[in-house]
Amino acid sequence: MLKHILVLHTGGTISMTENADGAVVPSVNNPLLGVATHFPDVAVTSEEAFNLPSPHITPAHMLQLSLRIREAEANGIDGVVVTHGTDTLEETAFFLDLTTDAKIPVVVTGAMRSSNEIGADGDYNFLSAIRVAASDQAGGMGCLVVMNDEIHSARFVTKTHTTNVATFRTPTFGPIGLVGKNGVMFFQQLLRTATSPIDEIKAPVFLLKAYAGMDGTLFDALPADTAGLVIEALGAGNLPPATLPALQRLLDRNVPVVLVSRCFNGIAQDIYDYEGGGVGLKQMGVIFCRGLNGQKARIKLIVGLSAGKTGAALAAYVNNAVS
Ligand SMILES: NC(=O)C[C@H](N)C(=O)O
Repeated sequence: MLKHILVLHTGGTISMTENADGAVVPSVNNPLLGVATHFPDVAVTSEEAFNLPSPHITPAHMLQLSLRIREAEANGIDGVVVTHGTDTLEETAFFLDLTTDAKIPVVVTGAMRSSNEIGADGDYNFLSAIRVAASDQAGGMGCLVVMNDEIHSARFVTKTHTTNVATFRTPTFGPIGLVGKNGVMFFQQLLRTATSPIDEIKAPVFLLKAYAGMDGTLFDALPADTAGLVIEALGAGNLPPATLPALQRLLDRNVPVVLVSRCFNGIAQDIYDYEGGGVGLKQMGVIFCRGLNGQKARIKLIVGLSAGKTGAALAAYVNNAVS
């Protein structure tokens, strides 16, 4: 059966070119529009949503993509591919995971080398993403990230290397499938979470990283309209004691504060009962977010706030990576 796949291009290295000086620059004409998609059972429709380096992408752009995907599914499209810069790809992919209740496959891909560089990975990743989006098995699995022959869940995948083509990894859990010569293979499935199809963005939500000797200066510098804060805490979920008075001031202002670990692997938990330890932080009202990295927890807090969640409902939504 013929599958209709919608491709939404947003920019990034996958659609950039290297100039005569060796610098990588956005292209006037997206080279991906010229890539032949020779799959006999796939019809591709392409739209250039944006042509932006991914550091220019904001939650407002992510919302625009989410709304377009919801509209496309309602109009009978069979799968969606989003091409994106890799720097913030995991944030857009996770935003789409949280906000589209798609039964159809939604696949995000990018590249580490621009279109005219030796060993360019863009066309290959793009065609792999189309194969996954056209696969019968890929629907209803949440947003997927396809890069370098691997299929990752948007929830836990992260960019791990500045330049290597094998940059996208899923710490703790690993990829959920592979793209092979003979087809698409899935090996595991994540528990699905409830989605929040939001129509507006509540901001600003900030992200701070804890470090040895940190005090409350940065917490006190947050503006009066701060809607939320995510802290990448130390180890299992602890903070330096000198941050505590400023943290309390934020909580007294009813700013939701979410805690994750700055560690690459593992989950933040309230284990330590010393000054600044997780036990005391939880008692202060800090929300522990299990399993997400800082940038993903920030996206989740934005989506939760934008869906109108507050108090215990917001904490329950952000706290659990699987429900
Ligand atoms: N590989 C890439 O796509 C990186 C680029 N700076 C971007 O995110 O737009």
